[in-house]
Amino acid sequence: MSQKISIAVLGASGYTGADLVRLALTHPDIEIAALSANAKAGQSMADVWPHFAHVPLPGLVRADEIDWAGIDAVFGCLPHAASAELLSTLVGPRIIDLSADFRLNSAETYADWYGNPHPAPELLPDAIYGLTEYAADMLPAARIVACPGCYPTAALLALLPLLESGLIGHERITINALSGVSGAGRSLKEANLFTEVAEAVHPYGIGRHRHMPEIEQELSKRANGPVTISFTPHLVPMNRGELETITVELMPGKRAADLRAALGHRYAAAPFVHLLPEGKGPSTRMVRGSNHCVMNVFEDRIPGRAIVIVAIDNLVKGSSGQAIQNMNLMFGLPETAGLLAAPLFP
Ligand SMILES: NC(=O)C1=CN([C@@H]2O[C@H](COP(=O)(O)OP(=O)(O)OC[C@H]3O[C@@H](n4cnc5c(N)ncnc54)[C@H](OP(=O)(O)O)[C@@H]3O)[C@@H](O)[C@H]2O)C=CC1
Ligand SMILES: CC(=O)N[C@@H](CCC(=O)OP(=O)(O)O)C(=O)O
Repeated sequence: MSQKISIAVLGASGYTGADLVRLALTHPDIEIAALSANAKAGQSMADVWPHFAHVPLPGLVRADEIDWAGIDAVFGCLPHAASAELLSTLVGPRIIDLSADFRLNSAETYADWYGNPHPAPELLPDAIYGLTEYAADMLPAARIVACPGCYPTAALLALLPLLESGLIGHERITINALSGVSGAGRSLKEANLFTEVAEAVHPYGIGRHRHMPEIEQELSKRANGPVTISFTPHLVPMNRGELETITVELMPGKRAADLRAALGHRYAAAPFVHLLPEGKGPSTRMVRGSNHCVMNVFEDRIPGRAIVIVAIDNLVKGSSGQAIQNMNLMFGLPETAGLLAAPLFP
């Protein structure tokens, strides 16, 4: 590329916005033109983020103060509803939204699960669902890309190949999910205080979490019929990372080894999705700070069932990394540009 892609990051004072900036700083084809905040507008990134204290970056402004001329892509790292309200007013930049606003195909389903009317239902038909490994063909022409939620990213990467190849049943799929606290965003909430979160694991959204309709929508599209899931998220005392343990029912005559073979085949050429060697359990420490996803399949001791385990970093493959992976394909760049940093350990 001769000219860099000029980007704006809306919500750069939040966790996904900051990780997007972190990744953009080492991307060879990105130039950061503008950064926005809401209450923190007027401050510098160094004021808001100690880890950027020595990094030259544009200051935080309100989104309506941004001069959009010459900006090629905007990353929306805003709360749902605020995101679609703001992005729907923009003409010009291609939109990569990390919020939930453009993920569900139906405005009615959105209103039911998010508790507010959809701010821009007329744009829903223009949005593509940006699970990159399944959206590559559609990204080059897309104007609006809805990046999947963090839990759906992990669940869909693990389950889609198994449903597409008819290896598992459409029902009795049980997803037990664990997330680091950054998944809840940077805003102050009593439930996210150190004293509340440390030394404990907290289930939440039990029986009803807004990622259920998203996961079912995308599984059902590709599984040739409706798929239902049971999904229970848990907050665990770590900063970032997400792990899902999924139990599935095998179709008659199928074994865990068939599931492993299907995943290995589907992701053989995928740069960020990895099937681990047989018997090796995925862990969040294998992906921390990186755009990688690791998974594996195990026999359950109950006949006819198998256990699939998948891990990602919620702030990278689960949000900002996948958003850049989508941008790369939208703009004709290599899928991996700026994203090949190895995970951070210890
Ligand atoms: N955290 C995660 O792991 C993931 C998050 N997401 C989604 O990404 C989006 C951002 O999440 P996250 O970074 O965690 O959130 P944060 O709460 O950390 O950050 C929110 C950002 O939005 C700004 N903001 C808040 N309200 C408004 C408003 N009314 N108008 C304009 N700007 C506003 C905030 O500015 P200020 O600081 O000035 O208030 C801040 O910059 C959300 O939709 C979230 O659901 C998706 C996948 C994973
Ligand atoms: C730990 C935690 O609270 N996680 C968030 C999910 C983060 C995410 O992906 O949210 P969006 O769908 O809103 O983008 C939650 O359960 O609401």
